[in-house]
Amino acid sequence: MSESSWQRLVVKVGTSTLVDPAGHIKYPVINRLAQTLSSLQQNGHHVILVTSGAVGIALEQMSLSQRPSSIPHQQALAALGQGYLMSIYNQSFAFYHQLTGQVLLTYDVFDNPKMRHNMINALETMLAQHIIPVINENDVIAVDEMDHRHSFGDNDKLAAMVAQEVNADGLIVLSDVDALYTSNPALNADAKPIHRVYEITDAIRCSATGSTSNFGTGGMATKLAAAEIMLLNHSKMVLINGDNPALILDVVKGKQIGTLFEEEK
Ligand SMILES: Nc1ncnc2c1ncn2[C@@H]1O[C@H](COP(=O)(O)OP(=O)(O)O)[C@@H](O)[C@H]1O
Ligand SMILES: N[C@@H](CCC(=O)OP(=O)(O)O)C(=O)O
Repeated sequence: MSESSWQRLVVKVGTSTLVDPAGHIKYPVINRLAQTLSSLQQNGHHVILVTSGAVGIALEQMSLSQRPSSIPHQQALAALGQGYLMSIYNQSFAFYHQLTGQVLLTYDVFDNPKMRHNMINALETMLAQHIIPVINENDVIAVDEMDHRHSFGDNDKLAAMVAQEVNADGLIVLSDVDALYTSNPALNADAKPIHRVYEITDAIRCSATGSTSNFGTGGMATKLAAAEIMLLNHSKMVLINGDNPALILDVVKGKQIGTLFEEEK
């Protein structure tokens, strides 16, 4: 894999990378993420960040130890946390003289040709102007109804769909695990890392379960769904541990870390 094969990339960061198990915001990680993405952008790459964390961050602001079950309470937390999340990103990126712009999306945007076209125009214009789009689902209004789907439910799939729309060379997913394992490593000490996946088989699907981290939502199952979208588009996805965002630079250089999901050539 050569450096040019990551010319345009989408990076997805999960709540478990941004908030520690005790619920505290990991400011140094966010700072290193900003430094890494700024340096890529300033070296000619097109970079899009898809970030979770609005609800996770709001839990700390409100001194709550777990997500409330009521949807309106989750919407209110998303509204509170998204503003704070963006203020942390704005400050972190500003330190590296990097402009960012907030983009909040719902499932409808991908369903409606006009809205989809508008989204692509906005993203392309930001990239052309060296602005890093910082995308999250618009959780304040993306609530599924009986007869209409507004919500992605997880940002892994959203990130893969964005990557597809902008013809990205690949998606890098940052999480709290080093790789995809043969089973959930938090539950099975004998789980082994899988470094290369060519297709999402039933066996791979069976290895992945939901989240056992305190604040993540989708677990590995939604990351596999994202990888499947990337593979269907003859693109690639790499899953790495988000604790050291500088690893993104290694991935872009073609170093084999984490789990690479790519078709066999
Ligand atoms: N086969 C597997 N390999 C690695 N992690 C797994 C696997 N199955 C389930 N998981 C769980 O998925 C979690 C990561 O997903 P999640 O908590 O949603 O993180 P994020 O916030 O990064 O999206 C891991 O912490 C782990 O508990
Ligand atoms: N849009 C939500 C993200 C929820 C989500 O998918 O979280 P994660 O499993 O950590 O990627 C938020 O910002 O809280």
